[in-house]
Amino acid sequence: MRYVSTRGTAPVLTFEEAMLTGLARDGGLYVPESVPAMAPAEIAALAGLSYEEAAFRVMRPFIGDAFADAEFRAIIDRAYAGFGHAARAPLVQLGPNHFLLELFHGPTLAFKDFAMQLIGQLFQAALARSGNRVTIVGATSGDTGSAAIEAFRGLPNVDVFILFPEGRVSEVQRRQMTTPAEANVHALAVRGDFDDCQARVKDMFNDFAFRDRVGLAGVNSINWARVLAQVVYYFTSAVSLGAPHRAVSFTVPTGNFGDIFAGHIARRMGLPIEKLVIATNQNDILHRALSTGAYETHGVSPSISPSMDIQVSSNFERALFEAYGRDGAAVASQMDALKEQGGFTISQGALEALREVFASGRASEEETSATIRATHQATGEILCPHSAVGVKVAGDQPASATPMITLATAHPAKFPDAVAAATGIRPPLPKRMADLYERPERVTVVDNDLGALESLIEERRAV
Ligand SMILES: Cc1ncc(COP(=O)(O)O)c(C=O)c1O
Ligand SMILES: N[C@@H](CCOP(=O)(O)O)C(=O)O
Repeated sequence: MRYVSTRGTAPVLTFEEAMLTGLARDGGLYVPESVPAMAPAEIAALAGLSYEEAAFRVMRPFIGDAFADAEFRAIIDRAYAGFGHAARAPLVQLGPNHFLLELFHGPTLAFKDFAMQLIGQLFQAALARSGNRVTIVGATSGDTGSAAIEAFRGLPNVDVFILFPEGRVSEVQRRQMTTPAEANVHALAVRGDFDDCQARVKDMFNDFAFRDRVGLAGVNSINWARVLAQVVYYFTSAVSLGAPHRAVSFTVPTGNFGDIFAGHIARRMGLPIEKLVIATNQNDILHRALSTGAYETHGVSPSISPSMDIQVSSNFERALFEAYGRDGAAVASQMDALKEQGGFTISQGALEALREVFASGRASEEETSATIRATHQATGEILCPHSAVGVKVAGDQPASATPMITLATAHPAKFPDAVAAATGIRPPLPKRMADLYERPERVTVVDNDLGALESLIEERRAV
């Protein structure tokens, strides 16, 4: 299995190389050269398997010879051992034909743990083999950062620097990043928004001298392995509702487009997905882009679903690459326009291709809050605001006999203020992190400045 860049000019890599490389050297994102198919019988055979065994079967074709089967199985087992639910990704019923896929039973209470726990193990195995040391730099709107710090804290051969927008993550998210005491993890509060943080991370990857000096690696969904790990729960949930004999639809709370792109890959592998619905909050660039063809950044506006406060949606580039018939030059020119003019117009052909595979909708702040309240009243389920955006948009879709699965991407206790405002209930943190509010914090506030960030990282990383 080989991986190519969405901008067409970076070296073609193996799975392990793509995982350790992060951003391609032409500024693009790595995608598989071709997507392996799973036959209907292979999909049907996933029924009744453990999450771990299903994960092995779904991901195995993508990793080539990077890991032997026994090693890969052991890695997967270790990755999910710390989850607080035996099913790992349980499905609960919200209505006659509407299901919620709870993805928040991992160590940091968000869907990011599914990929990050796995990547932590994969990096550890690969670095132990090579003896190399890497510096991981990641951008977060709250959940990627805490999941990455949890997965990599204390690991040998890795320093981790997480950039988060100062004052724009929830208190639980911030504390999950600032309270781990391990010397190899560093939480950096950037004076800016998430788009600034993500842009500086990409700038660091494009500064080849810095990149090579520190051995830069990425754990954002820049990293293909992140997307791959997220493909698995589309299969397990769809199969539990009757796939491949019955099609299902998914609604996905979306920001950086990694999670829904994983759903798209599941469909390309053969999973019968009828609709894949992008659900955005008021930062609705993706919904606007699909509706009008104009991908235009309007600046991030803070919301009660802060992890989705994103305008420059990194993985949309992967979808564009496909929509433009894998024309790297076309993607590169659109990405240049985004950087220089803050937007671009999607060609009519590419727009039609995107509309064939994705639907979209948005939820306002009031609609999000009302959905948390109404869902709680009707079902007893307490949604986090991101999941509520999904449930609202799923409810806006035309009636269909196909079951709809909405992804519940975070635990409500990560966003207690928004939940309490909607329901009057302050969801408690699970017992294992009940003292989070008492633990001492360690954070460095930094300007949104590439030079300042690079100097700080060079100074702090262990050599
Ligand atoms: C809780 C939560 N929901 C939804 C999203 C959006 O996911 P994606 O960025 O993969 O579109 C994020 C951030 O990524 C998140 O943290
Ligand atoms: N919502 C994310 C934003 C980063 O997304 P990623 O999937 O590219 O890591 C977060 O919680 O940080």
